[in-house]
Amino acid sequence: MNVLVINAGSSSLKYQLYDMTNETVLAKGRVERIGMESSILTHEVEGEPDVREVSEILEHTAAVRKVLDMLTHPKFGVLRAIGDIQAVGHRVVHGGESFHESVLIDADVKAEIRRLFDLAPLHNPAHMMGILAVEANLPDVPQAVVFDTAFHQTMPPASYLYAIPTVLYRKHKIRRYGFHGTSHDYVSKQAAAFLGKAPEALKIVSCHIGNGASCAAILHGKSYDTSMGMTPLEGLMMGTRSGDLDPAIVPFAMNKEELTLSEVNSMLNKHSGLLAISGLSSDMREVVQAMEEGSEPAKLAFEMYAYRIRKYIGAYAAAMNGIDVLLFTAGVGENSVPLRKRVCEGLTFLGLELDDARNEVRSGETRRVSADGSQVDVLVVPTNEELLIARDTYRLAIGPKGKR
Ligand SMILES: Nc1ncnc2c1ncn2[C@@H]1O[C@H](COP(=O)(O)OP(=O)(O)O)[C@@H](O)[C@H]1O
Ligand SMILES: CC(=O)OP(=O)(O)O
Ligand SMILES: [Mg+2]
Repeated sequence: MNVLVINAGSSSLKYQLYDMTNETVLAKGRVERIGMESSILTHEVEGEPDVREVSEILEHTAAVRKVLDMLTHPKFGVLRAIGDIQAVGHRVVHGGESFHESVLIDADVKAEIRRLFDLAPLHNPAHMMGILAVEANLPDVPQAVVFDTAFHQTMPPASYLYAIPTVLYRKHKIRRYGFHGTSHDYVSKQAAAFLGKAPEALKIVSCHIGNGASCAAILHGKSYDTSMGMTPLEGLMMGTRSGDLDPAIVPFAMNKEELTLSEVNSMLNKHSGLLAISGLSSDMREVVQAMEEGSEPAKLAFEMYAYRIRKYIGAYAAAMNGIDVLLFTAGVGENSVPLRKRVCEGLTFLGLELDDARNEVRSGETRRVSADGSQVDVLVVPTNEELLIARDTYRLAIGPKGKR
């Protein structure tokens, strides 16, 4: 029972092939620079050297074809034939208000994803290209979509509405949707299992700190609030995204700097955050290294980044009238010892105490980094969005619920 998971971006396509009988990854990889000169395919099989191929891959259909060729390659492949793929699951960032859970793809679902292009112009059109490319290459294989927004559909209106004229919500669906839901869902359940408790018994603040970053208040197993908004720009400071700012800055800067809408969008999404303040890099590893070498802008960038996370944790502890678990996940959250330390240093008023030695342990497992006497369990939980997508796809396409 093999499920292929696809995360399609505008010029890239990441994939993982799962054997769902034991939830193991048979192969994974990515195609980068689709539509540009010299596209790169990197293909990994556990225990084998990575395969890297440079060729010209002009669009997503060809990229999927290339992935299928690699998966069935006599030397590097793991499948006898593409017929051994039973289902395909896609990450879709924006599901709007229509999707509260993962669904199998049909004409209506595709139409709805298209309707949401406006709300996620960077993400949804690329996902649609991935869906159509799989359809062209594997016309008889069921496909499912798993939405970043679905987990957050439990937020109450007081969390998801903006205090602007309600006509904007009624007419244009302007509201908070939240993202990284697949990750927040997965890691919060992993955290509860690690603690031997039911998710319904816990107040969790989940910090998904990767390239994109968001915090979520997860009250009794359900998303109650989250820092990303109508788009993945709001909330925390990120690698290249500004996060929260006074909305009046947008027209003011446009006016003063004579910026167009697309320029101001690009400034806030691609030229802000860690990159802008450090003047150096959007990568936390490089910022920390520069800080340790004495760079003042890098130090300020690090401080601002940690401070924003700490403010959200405090806000969400207040939102839920308490906090039992604080968890860190994703690239920075799982790996940056100094970032976790700096965030937690200001949270002792919650009875939260980090254990420095535990915080320094590196492992790919869920682990506790708080001290034994801490009133809040602080955990590092590796995320696995692909596994959750594979599970949902398997359940919908092959399991008893959605057999075609
Ligand atoms: N050892 C590390 N220390 C600090 N930051 C790290 C480390 N490893 C990875 N990162 C950060 O993780 C980020 C990527 O996170 P990830 O969750 O993979 O993001 P995305 O899925 O959004 O691309 C990188 O930009 C990098 O800053
Ligand atoms: C929604 C989002 O920000 O995704 P990513 O972290 O993959 O950029
Ligand atoms: Mg990510």
